[in-house]
Amino acid sequence: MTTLLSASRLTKQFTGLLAVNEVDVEVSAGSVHGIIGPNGAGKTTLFNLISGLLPLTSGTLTLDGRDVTSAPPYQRTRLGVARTFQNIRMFSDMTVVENVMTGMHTRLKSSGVASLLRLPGFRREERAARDKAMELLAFVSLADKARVRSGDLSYGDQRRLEIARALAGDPRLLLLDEPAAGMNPTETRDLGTLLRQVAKRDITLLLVEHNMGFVMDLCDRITVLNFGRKIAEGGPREVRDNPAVIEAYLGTKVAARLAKAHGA
Ligand SMILES: Nc1ncnc2c1ncn2[C@@H]1O[C@H](COP(=O)(O)OP(=O)(O)OP(=O)(O)O)[C@@H](O)[C@H]1O
Repeated sequence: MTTLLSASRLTKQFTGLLAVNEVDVEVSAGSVHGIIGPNGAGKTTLFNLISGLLPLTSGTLTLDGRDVTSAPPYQRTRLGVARTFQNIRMFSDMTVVENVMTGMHTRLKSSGVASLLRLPGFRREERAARDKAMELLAFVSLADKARVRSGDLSYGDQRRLEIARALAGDPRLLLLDEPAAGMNPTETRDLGTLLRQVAKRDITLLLVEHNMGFVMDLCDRITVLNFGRKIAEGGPREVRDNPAVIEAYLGTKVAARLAKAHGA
């Protein structure tokens, strides 16, 4: 398998705190890769380093062999990195379809003048963008809510909308920060089905998640952080049975429950 994202000795120091400490992560193209660990382990900080929201203290980051260590977020977006956030970020007063269209904004080619004057070229682009947004909404099962105000969607639907918007930029790598947080079991199961379909579109997924059943079902590979350091990595079973992971994060009861639910 080829490596899509390679993080080497990634480090982030906040005042008096090493939030991410020399972490190596290799994400294979086409895989679903999970990042787990206790609260404060550095998972979101790692995401922020990968998406470029935070500058690194040290380390290197390559995407498809290209050094993106110092690339600003918009360049990483152009190179195919998209993300969703732990706390949903969307334009609540816009309709669902408009929100998805904001995800492609950087790809519209017409000039500002063309858009102000609504020249034919701009109108064509806008129509194509709307068609693509509708296709994505159908993909995440929200087509019937395209004209609903986004803030009026249920929580689970807002999460699906976030994914559609992230997909609108045609990413190769999608970072999902706690996608199942706050979801009920049915919504969580549906989300798992949706993410498997996303993966089938040749989009590599990197996700942070606390719902261990969800992670174990979905991920090909899992990296475990504790106090900013990588303490384990491997397939779901390997990680679940790792004594260091059980001690730092899962606990014996959860590990046993997962073994029962997902095979010993
Ligand atoms: N901007 C910041 N400034 C200072 N400290 C920060 C900042 N962001 C995060 N931290 C600290 O860095 C550590 C790692 O936080 P981070 O949010 O990455 O953990 P996490 O593993 O995502 O936790 P959770 O599971 O609770 O979301 C924590 O101790 C946190 O308080």
